[in-house]
Amino acid sequence: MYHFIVNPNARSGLGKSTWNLIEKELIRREVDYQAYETKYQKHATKIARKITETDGIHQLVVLGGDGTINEVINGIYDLDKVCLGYIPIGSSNDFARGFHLPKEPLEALGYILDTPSYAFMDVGYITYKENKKRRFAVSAGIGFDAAVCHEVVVSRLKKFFNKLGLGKLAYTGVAFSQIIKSRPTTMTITVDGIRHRYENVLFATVMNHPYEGGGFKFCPKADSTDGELDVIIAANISKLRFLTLLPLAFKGYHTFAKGIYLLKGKTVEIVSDCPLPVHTDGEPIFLQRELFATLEPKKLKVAQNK
Ligand SMILES: Nc1ncnc2c1ncn2[C@@H]1O[C@H](COP(=O)(O)OP(=O)(O)OP(=O)(O)O)[C@@H](O)[C@H]1O
Repeated sequence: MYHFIVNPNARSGLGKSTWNLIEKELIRREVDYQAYETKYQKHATKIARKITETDGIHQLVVLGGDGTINEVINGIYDLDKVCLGYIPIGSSNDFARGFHLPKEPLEALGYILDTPSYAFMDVGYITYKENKKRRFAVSAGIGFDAAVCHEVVVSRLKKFFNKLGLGKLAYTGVAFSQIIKSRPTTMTITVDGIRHRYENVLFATVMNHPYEGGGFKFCPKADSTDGELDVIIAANISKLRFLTLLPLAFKGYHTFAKGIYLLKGKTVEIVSDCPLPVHTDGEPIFLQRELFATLEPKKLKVAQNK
């Protein structure tokens, strides 16, 4: 049986209408399914936990954005007892990009029901303050990129742009204001025991997939099945220069620029001189000074387009 976890609110209500379309198709095809609509923040975590704490292998399908994916993977009880399908309808969709999943919902459903090719995905997690833990599928970052996520959540811009079908523009607009406000700081970043110190850091992000922030290919070589995390650090780079690099980052052409550093490893410890916003898959975790990122020992089976 397929368990569909649906965020009706994703992309300002598009979730609900997309689900109606999907459900008609499930009925037409006589698919055995059960649907659960999220009613509030973190509800998807509770739903996923309830389904997966029972015995057996569980087929979960998420209909929502990267935020809902993040909530669901945080609820999964035993990662290797789950097979995850995804119908992307969020505004950033970086998880879907990583697996080349189609945006068209019925086509995406086809990849789950008809042609199941699976990736065995690494699942990252960070620990921070007093051993709090949060998993991530796409990325976890500290500094500018997390500040953008925080601001997008609290401002009304995303709702407004989503209504126009231009959700990504909300991130672009907020990125401009946040870059002006951001205060670069010193960070010590230790990857697999090797210590690096960077001055004037705008942000440091640990990535499982190549894309974050709605299509920025920040770590072009990130491979969510290679058992390692990729790290991008933007340091000692003027704000203006960074802004000119952002369009190049859509194609991953920013990596040769001065001030962009890429690292790779199994464990990443980040210590910032001052507290900065943190995010996992675009979901804010308020101000932190230190975080530790690594991978879960078990992988997650994900339906992909290959
Ligand atoms: N019924 C609901 N009402 C309000 N918020 C909800 C509800 N269900 C889920 N949420 C919250 O919606 C947030 C965003 O969801 P989601 O990521 O699916 O869509 P999105 O923000 O449109 O897409 P993206 O993250 O790709 O930009 C999550 O933080 C989740 O907690």
